[in-house]
Amino acid sequence: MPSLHASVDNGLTKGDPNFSGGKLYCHCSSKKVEVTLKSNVAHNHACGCSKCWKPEGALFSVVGVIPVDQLSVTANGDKLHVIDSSAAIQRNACKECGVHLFGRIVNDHPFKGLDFVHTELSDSKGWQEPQFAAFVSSIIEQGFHPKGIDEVREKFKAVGLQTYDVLSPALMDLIATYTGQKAGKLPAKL
Ligand SMILES: N[C@@H](CCC(=O)N[C@@H](CSCO)C(=O)NCC(=O)O)C(=O)O
Ligand SMILES: [Zn+2]
Ligand SMILES: [Zn+2]
Repeated sequence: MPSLHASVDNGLTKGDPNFSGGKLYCHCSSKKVEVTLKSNVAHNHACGCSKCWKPEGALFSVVGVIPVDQLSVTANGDKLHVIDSSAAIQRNACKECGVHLFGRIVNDHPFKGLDFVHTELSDSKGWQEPQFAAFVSSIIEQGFHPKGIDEVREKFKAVGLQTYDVLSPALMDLIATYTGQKAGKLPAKL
């Protein structure tokens, strides 16, 4: 079976609950874009969607979130560009190597205030391990043969990760709560 992601294939490495962040670097050999994170990430997950950055050879991205005020671009930010400004998550990628350094939500959205980041771009150890696998069926849209999808789901389960075809129930509930409140179907304060 092809690699799901290097941080999943051979089992998960548990994160350190006291870990307090580190630096992310793009893949350029010189003048690397550097992003500094001042805390650990949350809701780290494997994502099969077509928009999240995946390392070479991996079927899935691994992506987590961090509050915007915990993230800063600390070197070579001039190499960043937004790859799709119409997407909900504006992914800032290195123009040279293509790696996504952070994805920011600028429009009204339930996750506004959070940035999406890939902790594998860091040399530090202690980042939260993936918590679930999201958008699993989306890999089929990108050319993965549907007959192999059961094996993919089994592999995730074998390392202890639940699989979903959207986000996890907890995150979908957050999105639904936000939508219900916006529509006036739920009180603003719950
Ligand atoms: N089947 C589509 C799904 C794309 C999608 O909706 N992705 C989610 C998850 S990204 C990280 O968890 C999303 O919220 N996207 C918003 C955005 O990317 O701006 C596909 O595969 O493309
Ligand atoms: Zn680069
Ligand atoms: Zn995604």
